[in-house]
Amino acid sequence: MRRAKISIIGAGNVGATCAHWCAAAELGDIVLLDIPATEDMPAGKALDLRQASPIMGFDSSVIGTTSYDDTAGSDVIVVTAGIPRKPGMSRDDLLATNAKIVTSVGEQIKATSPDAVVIVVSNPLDAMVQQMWKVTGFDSAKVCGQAGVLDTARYRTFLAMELGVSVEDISALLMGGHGDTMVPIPSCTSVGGIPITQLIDPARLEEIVERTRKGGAEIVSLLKTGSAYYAPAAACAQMVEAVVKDKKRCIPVAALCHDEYNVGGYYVGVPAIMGTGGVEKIIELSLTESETADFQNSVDAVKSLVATMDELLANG
Ligand SMILES: NC(=O)c1ccc[n+]([C@@H]2O[C@H](COP(=O)([O-])OP(=O)(O)OC[C@H]3O[C@@H](n4cnc5c(N)ncnc54)[C@H](O)[C@@H]3O)[C@@H](O)[C@H]2O)c1
Ligand SMILES: O=C(O)C[C@H](O)C(=O)O
Repeated sequence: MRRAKISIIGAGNVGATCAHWCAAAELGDIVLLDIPATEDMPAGKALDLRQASPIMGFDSSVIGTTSYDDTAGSDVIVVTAGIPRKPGMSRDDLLATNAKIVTSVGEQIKATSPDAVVIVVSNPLDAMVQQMWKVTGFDSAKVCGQAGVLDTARYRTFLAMELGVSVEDISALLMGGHGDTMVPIPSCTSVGGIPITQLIDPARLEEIVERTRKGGAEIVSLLKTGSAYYAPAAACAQMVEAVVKDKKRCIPVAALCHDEYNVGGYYVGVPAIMGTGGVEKIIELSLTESETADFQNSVDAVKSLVATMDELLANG
């Protein structure tokens, strides 16, 4: 049986770090691709990573390239191509540049890896994954976005820091778009099975949620030259693992929702089962009145961004 073929488009901070996590976990053979203008950079990073294999004990092959021919027939593709934000910018400020990049990447993926599960990471996430789905024309189950695993990991980290407990004992769910409007679901957040509302008072919980919502900006303001990559890349690797090992992970994913939650044909963060087929099932929870209103608000923000993107792309 052959190993899974995992291609990562964009060999920058998130892409190269994702290659690192995937190789170390021996999830498959990895192809790291960047634009020709970066010359031999992807080959250099790939060779460097491969030379870590005798020390770390993995047999995954890692190659770097600027040609989509090397990615042909991929089982999973992680798309990290695009510019990151800098202090003072919002993710939405990346829309015009990254929509064009994601469009060109999608065209290449469609031509070379028609059966791949595509995990989009480029920002603004929900609009970029919508565009990837439109350009590839793939079954929507095969095109999804990474944001919720990262946002939930941040939330779990902050809750563990607050309570002085293991992160492993915290289970949590955030829904909606990857942005300031993300929606916490307290009824799905617990510590060792104990509802979070019994451990933290509502005002303090709201402060932790607010820090989570602004989690990306907090890292940007510390790094100053770009945005987070260790945790985002680990989140992508978890989704890759779900596909290549058919794990049936129940995780928050940016998935195309039609009737689900009355979204009406947009990508937005929802709990889903992820396996070899990609997003195999979207889970519909019954939300409270205020959660429904907050989720709708988040969906409206995504819809308006997609409309702006479509207008920008139509006008060249
Ligand atoms: N969804 C999330 O949770 C999440 C988390 C972190 C970062 N991001 C986003 O991921 C993207 C990448 O972030 P980063 O920190 O790795 O940036 P980076 O600048 O380090 O790397 C981006 C890479 O993409 C490459 N690239 C540009 N155009 C390309 C194209 N057409 N084809 C192939 N490669 C191309 C660049 O040359 C660069 O090497 C950004 O848009 C960022 O906002 C999203
Ligand atoms: O904040 C960013 O711009 C990158 C990413 O979306 C994140 O949440 O870290």
